Amino acid sequence: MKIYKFGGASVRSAEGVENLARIVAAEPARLLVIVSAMGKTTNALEEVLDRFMRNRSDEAIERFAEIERYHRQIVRSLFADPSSVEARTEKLASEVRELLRSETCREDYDRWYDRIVSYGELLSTVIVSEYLAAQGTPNRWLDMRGLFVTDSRYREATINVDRSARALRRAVDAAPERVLVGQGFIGATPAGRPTTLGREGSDYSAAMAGYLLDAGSVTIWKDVDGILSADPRLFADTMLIPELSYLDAIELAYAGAQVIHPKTIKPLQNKNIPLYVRPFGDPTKPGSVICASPPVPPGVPVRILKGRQVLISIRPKDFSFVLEERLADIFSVFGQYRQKINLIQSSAVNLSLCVDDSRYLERVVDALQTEFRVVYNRDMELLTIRGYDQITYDRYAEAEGVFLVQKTRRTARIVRSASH
Ligand SMILES: Nc1ncnc2c1ncn2[C@@H]1O[C@H](COP(=O)(O)OP(=O)(O)O)[C@@H](O)[C@H]1O
Ligand SMILES: N[C@@H](CC(=O)OP(=O)(O)O)C(=O)O
Repeated sequence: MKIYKFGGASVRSAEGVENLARIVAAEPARLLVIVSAMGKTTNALEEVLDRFMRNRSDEAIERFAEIERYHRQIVRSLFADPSSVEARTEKLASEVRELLRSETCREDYDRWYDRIVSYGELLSTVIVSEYLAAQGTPNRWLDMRGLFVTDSRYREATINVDRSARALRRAVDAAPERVLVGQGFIGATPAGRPTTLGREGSDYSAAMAGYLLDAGSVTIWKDVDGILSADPRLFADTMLIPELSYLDAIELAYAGAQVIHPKTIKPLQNKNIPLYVRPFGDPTKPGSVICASPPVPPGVPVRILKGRQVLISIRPKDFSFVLEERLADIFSVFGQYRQKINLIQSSAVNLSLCVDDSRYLERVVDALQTEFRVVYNRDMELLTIRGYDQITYDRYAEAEGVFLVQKTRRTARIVRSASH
């Protein structure tokens, strides 16, 4: 059994879905295909949700109609006779419209988020599954809301390994088809309430499916040649890294390399399952493999730039040295508001934290301000250089606009102004 994952960029157009179908048809092994929402549908659904939560149902429905049009246009280019697939997508769309019209309490943002935003993946997988069938690849559409059993931490749910393993194995064994198609990013609580696994969580879905099914490998198909030494959208001079250890991959992903979701690697490492990152546009190219074996680091410095950062500086109001005694309190405030911390640096009377700019930041600062003096700089970015050499280090650490530098033997991390 192999797992293939296709992200939003890979299925953003009819050509993308055709390409997916060719790749799937060329693979002889039993295959679970995990698919994300098409293109930027998740962002668009977040916009719908935003209107809905502000009691603007009509605007929410209008926005959703744009999402429907986008999918319809892909369907019409893919199918000579779209009646069967349109019946299924229309059923999903009418469920969303019904939710958007409902007069029930709109208070629990995270729960509503999961209810509504999960439809992006439901729509994409229905289209992919129907198209594969139309192209002569019989397949089974799986509703991952019944197969990834999660806790009820909406928007950031955790998969229950034992229950999901049983459910997924049963579904896979019951299906005679070689190919199965399921959604990335979504699951449900034991009571059947939809959950999502965190933005960009489809890579994680694929990894967990690989883990739960003891897959031979997991392949994520991307719009790049594989794992590169930096994001080609941000840096001009990038190189392919053909092999990477699990550890290096975790560090890269955690530092913010968008190419893999940080939660993806651990499950695969635990069962020694190789992860291939391959170019969707050219399946003849080998891409990169992440596995246990490569003992040597990539050989080139890998740069990861994480934008939308805030540098926070926290001091006790009474100027005592006892910050360390208060660390647990400080971090629990961040935990409470799900505020991710990307870098920590402390001195006698000061704690500096680099965190994602989020909608909860002001609340975190308010909560801390009763006991600490808190100052912060927005519009920062965090540059991580894994496997730095002196030239690369000097180029970035000695540049203008740098606020903080942190160095270990293999990794340099630089917090700098985004408008440096
Ligand atoms: N080190 C890196 N190597 C390759 N791509 C990277 C790297 N860092 C960031 N990226 C970016 O990740 C993108 C692919 O991830 P993403 O857009 O999330 O794909 P998908 O929607 O298929 O999951 C690439 O287009 C590239 O711009
Ligand atoms: N659709 C979800 C999940 C995901 O992983 O998408 P992608 O594979 O396109 O990054 C999101 O955009 O967050």
